[in-house]
Amino acid sequence: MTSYLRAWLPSSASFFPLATAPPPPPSLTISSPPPSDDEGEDTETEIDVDDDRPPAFPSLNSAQRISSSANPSSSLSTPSSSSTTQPPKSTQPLPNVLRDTQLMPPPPLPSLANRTPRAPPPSVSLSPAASGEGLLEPLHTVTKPVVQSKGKKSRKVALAPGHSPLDWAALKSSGKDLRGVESLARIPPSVLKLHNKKNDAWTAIHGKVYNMTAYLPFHPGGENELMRSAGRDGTKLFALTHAWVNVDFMLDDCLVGFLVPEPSS
Ligand code: HEM
Repeated sequence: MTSYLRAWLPSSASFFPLATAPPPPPSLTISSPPPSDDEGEDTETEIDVDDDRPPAFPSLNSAQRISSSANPSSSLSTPSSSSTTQPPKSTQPLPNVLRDTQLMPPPPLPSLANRTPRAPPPSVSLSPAASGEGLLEPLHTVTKPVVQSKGKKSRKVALAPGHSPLDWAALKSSGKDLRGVESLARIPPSVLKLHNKKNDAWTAIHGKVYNMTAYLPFHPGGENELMRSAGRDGTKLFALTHAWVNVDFMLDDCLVGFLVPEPSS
């Protein structure tokens, strides 16, 4: 009867898995040290062999392993087979690794003789004469000579407190009227000549007429030097003394007009 039933059922394992289950996969049983007070109660731990095995060294597909397999006496063979009781892992087909002699040779070193110098990087030039482009300098501006002639003494004077170049810049931007005229005018030399006093000093530089009265105490060369150009064209004196000074900027708020030839009667 029982044998009849067994033969009749398609698979007894699907109905009675515990009774006819296949043997478990091989596992490594390691005896753990005696349990301490605070540890669990298990005395044996089952560990998967594949998880605990150290990685092969040298690597399975490394050049060292290939060279050592060619020379069996080499010390690079896997040590695990001799030092442990684990069976040697199944031999896998080793990948084809090229030896140094089979590798492509490195490229030749570049020849210094064939090198061409790089073009200089584009840069902004402050000198329009040098490159024809870049920032334009104001008209009539000359670069200050760096080296002064030997023995030439500076003729700068000590300015009164509150009359530094910064104070002049502050006065210019204060909005105070420094011209003393309603509008710009065409000024002939005969009119310019009338403004030659310290409290009313005009001068013409590069064709522009400035009321320099307010600037007198701020002039680094002193009031007396500046007054030498009062009431007349001071372009030559100015250029002889300091052609690099930007008068267009320094006295722009003092502009009163433009120097014109004397009208013919
Ligand atoms: C009217 C417009 C003028 C302006 C805006 C002006 C401005 C200046 C400035 C900024 C300096 C200092 C330069 C520096 O630090 O290197 C200076 C110095 C000087 N200026 Fe003028 N100046 C003017 C006219 C004149 C004139 C007409 C004369 C001459 C007659 C003159 C004679 C001097 C002298 C002798 C110095 C001292 C230069 C030195 O030895 O360092 N300036 N001026």
